[in-house]
Amino acid sequence: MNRILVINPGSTSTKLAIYDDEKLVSKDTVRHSSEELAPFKRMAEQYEFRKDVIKKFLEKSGYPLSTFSAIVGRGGLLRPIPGGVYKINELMKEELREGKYGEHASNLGALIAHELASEYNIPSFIADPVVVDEMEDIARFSGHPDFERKSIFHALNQKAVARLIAEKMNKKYNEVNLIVVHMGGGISIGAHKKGKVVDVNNALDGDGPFTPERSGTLPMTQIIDLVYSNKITFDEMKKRIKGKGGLVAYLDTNDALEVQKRVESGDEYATLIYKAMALQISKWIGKMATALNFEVDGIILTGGLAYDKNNMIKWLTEHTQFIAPIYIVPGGDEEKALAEAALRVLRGEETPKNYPPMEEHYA
Ligand SMILES: Nc1ncnc2c1ncn2[C@@H]1O[C@H](COP(=O)(O)OP(=O)(O)OP(=O)(O)O)[C@@H](O)[C@H]1O
Ligand SMILES: CCCC(=O)O
Repeated sequence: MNRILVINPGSTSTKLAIYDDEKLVSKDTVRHSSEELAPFKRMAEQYEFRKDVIKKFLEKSGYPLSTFSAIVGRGGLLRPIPGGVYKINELMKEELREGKYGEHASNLGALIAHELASEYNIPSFIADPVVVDEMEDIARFSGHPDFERKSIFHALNQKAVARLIAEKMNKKYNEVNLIVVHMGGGISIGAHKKGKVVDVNNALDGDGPFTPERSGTLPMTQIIDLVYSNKITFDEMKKRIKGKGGLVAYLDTNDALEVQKRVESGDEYATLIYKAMALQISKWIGKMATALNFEVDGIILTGGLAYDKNNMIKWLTEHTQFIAPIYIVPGGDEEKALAEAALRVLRGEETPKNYPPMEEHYA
């Protein structure tokens, strides 16, 4: 029997799971409010805070670390790489610790997984990190040669739910065209064309709809004017895009459950904002339908916000149901996908890749 610890740090939560082979034996989602995360200026500063959350989970679940066969963490911001399972190595850790390719909670997944695994000399991996890059070249153009569009998205969950729904359609993932909409603290909308994510918004860096804690795409000239006015520091501006944008900026909370309560209590402003978010997400679904020439077999709504049937799902359905059938996978399946990835390696069914992979395109 292989026992796997899964560590999935998200922007507003830490999700943890223990699997004995395919069997889920323990899981928890610890939510982190914007106030709780506010004191941390850099992601690396959250290391001890998130590690404590994991240690408490292990204590509560009663499985000593010495009984695990492997630890798998959600992979963070690395260089653009193909999908798959990667061994955690020193270079990867260094880049994640420094935030060389950017700051995101998932940077901590590999770092913590490796530290805990080293104590007991067990292997540690990441799988399908947020930098999986399968974009078609035509989708990389931004509008100016100095700026390139980047593929940074919820690759792990997008691919896991896309495979799940393809299976439900009795098809293989590489036989269908799907639009996957992951709605968490960040929101990514990917065009999956026959098994490859050929276009997607950069969910981290001010590209896409606004989200519980991010601004998404903002009016460019207004940003330039603000930045050159000297009324805002570099860090404040970055925070407006990620951390203090979206619902946090408009409604002072990153918690969509709280927003739902306000909507249901008749708060008109909260309703308008939440509906505006649904409209922006829908417009991105339309964009990705265009990237797929409107040959779309299904639209998959997933992530925490996909639990909200009465509002978010209803509004997204109203805007986009004419494009393709809609499938809902609330929350998603990231922990299962990570555990399965580690199991494939432990069973010798997949060879973990070294980081960085050798392919010239990704070096
Ligand atoms: N049952 C629910 N109904 C409505 N909204 C929910 C529900 N559960 C969680 N959410 C909301 O979903 C959002 C978080 O989603 P999720 O847990 O997928 O994000 P995350 O893992 O923290 O971040 P990310 O997915 O961007 O890495 C929060 O705004 C949360 O309030
Ligand atoms: C970039 C994918 C992860 C996130 O948006 O939080």
